[in-house]
Amino acid sequence: MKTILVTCAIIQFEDKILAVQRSETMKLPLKWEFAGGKIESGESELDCIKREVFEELNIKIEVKERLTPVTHQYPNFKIKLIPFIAEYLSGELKLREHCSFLLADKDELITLDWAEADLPILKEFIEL
Ligand SMILES: Nc1nc2c([nH]c(=O)n2[C@H]2C[C@H](O)[C@@H](COP(=O)(O)OP(=O)(O)OP(=O)(O)O)O2)c(=O)[nH]1
Repeated sequence: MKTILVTCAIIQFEDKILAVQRSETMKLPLKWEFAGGKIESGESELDCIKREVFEELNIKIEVKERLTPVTHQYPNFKIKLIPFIAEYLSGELKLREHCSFLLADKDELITLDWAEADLPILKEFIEL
């Protein structure tokens, strides 16, 4: 089966981290994730994450660091999820696809019901 390449961003707003919840009509309904999405043909990872965050949340970010990619097999598809740490730069946050968001600290982040592919990413981030 084809592996879908997806970027995601752990976006820091001062001392809080942005988590977003997938809406009921998306795949993996109501799971929490980091904003991001599929890499388009010919697009760089960095262009992808900046584009997806702007499309989904209406904000600009500055990407700081790339963490370790995670390959995960869901029942019906397989993804390679490429995580970045980023900082909020500008814009008013608007949810264009997700049903809710949370600005949380690390302790609160781990209590959410995450998309499974995000769990190793969360662990790496929390241990930084
Ligand atoms: N954006 C994002 N996607 C994630 C994360 N973790 C995770 O398993 N995914 C999955 C959910 C989706 O199946 C895929 C990302 O695709 P997407 O957000 O562009 O699109 P989608 O599946 O909602 O859209 P579509 O296939 O219905 O067009 O990766 C994450 O932290 N962020």
